[in-house]
Amino acid sequence: MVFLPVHKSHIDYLLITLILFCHNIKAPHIAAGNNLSIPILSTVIRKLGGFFIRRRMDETRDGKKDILYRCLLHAYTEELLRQQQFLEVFLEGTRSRSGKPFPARAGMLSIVVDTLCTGAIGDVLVVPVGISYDRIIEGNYNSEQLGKPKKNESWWGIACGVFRMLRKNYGCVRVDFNQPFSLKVMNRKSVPAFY
Ligand SMILES: CCCCCCCCCCCCCCCC(=O)SCCNC(=O)CCNC(=O)[C@H](O)C(C)(C)COP(=O)(O)OP(=O)(O)OC[C@H]1O[C@@H](n2cnc3c(N)ncnc32)[C@H](O)[C@@H]1OP(=O)(O)O
Ligand SMILES: O=P(O)(O)OC[C@H](O)CO
Repeated sequence: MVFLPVHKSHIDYLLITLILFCHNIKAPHIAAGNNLSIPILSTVIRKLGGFFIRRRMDETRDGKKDILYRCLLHAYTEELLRQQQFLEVFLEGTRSRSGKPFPARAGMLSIVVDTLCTGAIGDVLVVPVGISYDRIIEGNYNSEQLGKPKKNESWWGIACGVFRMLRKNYGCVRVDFNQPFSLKVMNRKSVPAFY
């Protein structure tokens, strides 16, 4: 299964894993941006199912494709799927600053589709996940929307977030796990007949 949640808050991935755990569903492996690779936290994230990926496929200075990284990411993702591990990918690749979903970035999803098309796996069930908060713990992103640079994740930021969460009532959150659909069936329908 591949969970495709919307991304509004750092609480998203905590909630999804917690809900699945509470329903005796194995926790997914989550594609985490390497901006979260903070000392100690990165070890906790890995132990809780996260694996770090770059925020962009190619970080080479000369603008060339980083074939090695692409192959490694592809091989790692394919192995997870072969082992029938669950995957969780935030297609937007970032938290929505306006509440509206960002356009999807399909790199990870293209690896899942390639893995299916090459026959390495029989099928993949895709589970879109909707998440709606009364209020998100991050408050608002006004400063970033006014052009101020984002503050990088840090232990201090995490501590402030936890302190905010304990001090205020952020209302309710609704998590909708949509009907899983077969990627194989969808592929068959979407690939033109003459293929
Ligand atoms: C309470 C107890 C519970 C505790 C529980 C704790 C859990 C503890 C875990 C923490 C977990 C944190 C998780 C946080 C959440 C994030 O960190 S979200 C941020 C990280 N995730 C993502 O970014 C996923 C979405 N992004 C992607 O998939 C992006 O594609 C990538 C992989 C980052 C690459 O981005 P990019 O460099 O912009 O490249 P992009 O143009 O998207 O595509 C790259 C390649 O993909 C392929 N591709 C792209 N689009 C297409 C397409 N439409 N068709 C075919 N091929 C395509 C192409 O090969 C393309 O290469 P080119 O042909 O352009 O050369
Ligand atoms: O781009 P950001 O600041 O929303 O960061 C996304 C993180 O990788 C995890 O939510």
